[in-house]
Amino acid sequence: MQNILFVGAGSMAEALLQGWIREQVVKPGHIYVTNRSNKARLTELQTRYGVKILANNEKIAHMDIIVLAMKPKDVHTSMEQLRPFIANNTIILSVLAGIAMETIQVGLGERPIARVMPNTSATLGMSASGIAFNDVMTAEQKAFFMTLLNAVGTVVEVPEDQLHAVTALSGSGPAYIYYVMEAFLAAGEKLGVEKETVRALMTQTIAGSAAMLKRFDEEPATLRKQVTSPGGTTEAGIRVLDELHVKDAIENCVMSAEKRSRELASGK
Ligand SMILES: NC(=O)C1=CN([C@@H]2O[C@H](COP(=O)(O)OP(=O)(O)OC[C@H]3O[C@@H](n4cnc5c(N)ncnc54)[C@H](OP(=O)(O)O)[C@@H]3O)[C@@H](O)[C@H]2O)C=CC1
Ligand SMILES: O=C(O)[C@@H]1CCC=N1
Repeated sequence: MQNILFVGAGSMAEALLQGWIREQVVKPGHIYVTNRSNKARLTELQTRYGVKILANNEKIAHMDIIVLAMKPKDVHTSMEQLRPFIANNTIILSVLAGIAMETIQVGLGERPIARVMPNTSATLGMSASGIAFNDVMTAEQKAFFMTLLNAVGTVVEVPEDQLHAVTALSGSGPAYIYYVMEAFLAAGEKLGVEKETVRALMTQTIAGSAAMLKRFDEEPATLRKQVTSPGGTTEAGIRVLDELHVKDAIENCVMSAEKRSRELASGK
């Protein structure tokens, strides 16, 4: 089995490694974690999942796969730290928003690189991930990465440039849905409904709507029409969303996130 090192032991690293362990695609004893300074976090992951803490930099040479899972601003420092130790045949899996495979190749030398954009729902095996591979990745290596990402949800291969859009849509997407949920909770409070009641009703409503979209090959607008009785409550609600240009706001939100991903690529 392959040895996998997570460089960066934050929320994305935890979401992925716990999914891989749960789905038994990687054994905990083959997963190593390291970060910049937070040793307590490494011990926490070790205790929780049975993964190993990288004992010293010499061990880096024994890794088959290195997952870059630090913040994009920290990648250059991290690559400088890895460079003296990394073996020629080590493969890179990057989860960094915005950072091009070309940048990683410059930092760590030519080698197979996969760049993935998962989301935090990987924790429950429900990530929506986009993935791109560089030219030197073999079909067998690609298949292995597809297995890893399928273990934590669904994965779609896209051209690398589209990962900016994937980041803006499904990478950041959970935050948009949580934002909407915050608004439902605030509205529920104003209407005097218990927070837990609103939470129970609206989480099921979001899950049910997503399931309907997945199950039926209908446009969202068609499914929306089925809810909207003429002269009824939904129509009254949607009228306000239209008056406030909420569709434009969401479109602009995604465009802005995509732009930010491109900025991260250029080091801004
Ligand atoms: N969170 C999300 O929803 C998603 C995040 N991503 C991407 O995942 C990456 C990680 O995000 P997230 O998990 O949220 O970040 P976190 O802030 O939770 O974790 C970042 C980790 O990187 C470590 N780190 C920083 N510098 C170094 C270094 N030089 N060497 C080793 N480790 C280092 C930090 O260590 P320490 O704590 O010791 O400083 C910390 O453990 C980002 O690039 C992001 O773009 C992708 C998809 C979704
Ligand atoms: O906000 C970010 O930059 C990262 C990438 C996608 C989700 N979180």
